[in-house]
Amino acid sequence: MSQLLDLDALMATPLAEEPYPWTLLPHALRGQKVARTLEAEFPTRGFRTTERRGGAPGGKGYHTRNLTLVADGGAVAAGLSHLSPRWRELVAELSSPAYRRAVEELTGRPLDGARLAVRAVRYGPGGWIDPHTDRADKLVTQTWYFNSGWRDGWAGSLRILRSPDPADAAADIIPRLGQSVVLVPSDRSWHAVTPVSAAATEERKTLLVHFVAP
Ligand SMILES: O=C(O)CCC(=O)C(=O)O
Ligand SMILES: [Fe+2]
Repeated sequence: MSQLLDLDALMATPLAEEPYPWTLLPHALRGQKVARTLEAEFPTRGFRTTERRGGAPGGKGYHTRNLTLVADGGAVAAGLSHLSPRWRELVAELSSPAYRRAVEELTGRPLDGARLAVRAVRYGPGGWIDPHTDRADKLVTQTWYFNSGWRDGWAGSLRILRSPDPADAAADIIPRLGQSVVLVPSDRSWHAVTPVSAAATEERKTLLVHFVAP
């Protein structure tokens, strides 16, 4: 049984159909104590800075710091070495058949043979991701957020978009502790992360999971 992920909440949540299949889980972790521990132990070391300017319309620009934990379905030892025991447990739960089944149940997408990818991401002031749909080989994407003290004025929202236009927002999700978003990538699944404000006194902390087509 999952001790950290609330798989019942995952399976009980309906998927929205507009502007594409996605959902917000307000409480995706098993209780406040678990959430607080994972927040306090969010990894701090081993991150690599990734930056690219958006060029053509719809091109993906971003500035984030990434720590890869699972790639191509396999644990990445160098990444895991930076994790607390509780965070290693979380990665083990994400790698479990029970989690995969829960995501299949929620999305209706078969994930047989799909390769798991997991990474922790930190966004400092000015960190952002331009509108994009996620690569075509991604079957399902899930994100979790780890900032209990995030303020609305710091921006850094995950913006669910109706089109590639960054202002065409269907929803803005504040990266507050315990919240999680599931989306089903397609050629319509536009989303972005709005630039974190210079006033932010903490980094935006995200965990990102993809199931990638076999
Ligand atoms: O950090 C987030 O909220 C989403 C990140 C994202 O969309 C991506 O890395 O593809
Ligand atoms: Fe994305």
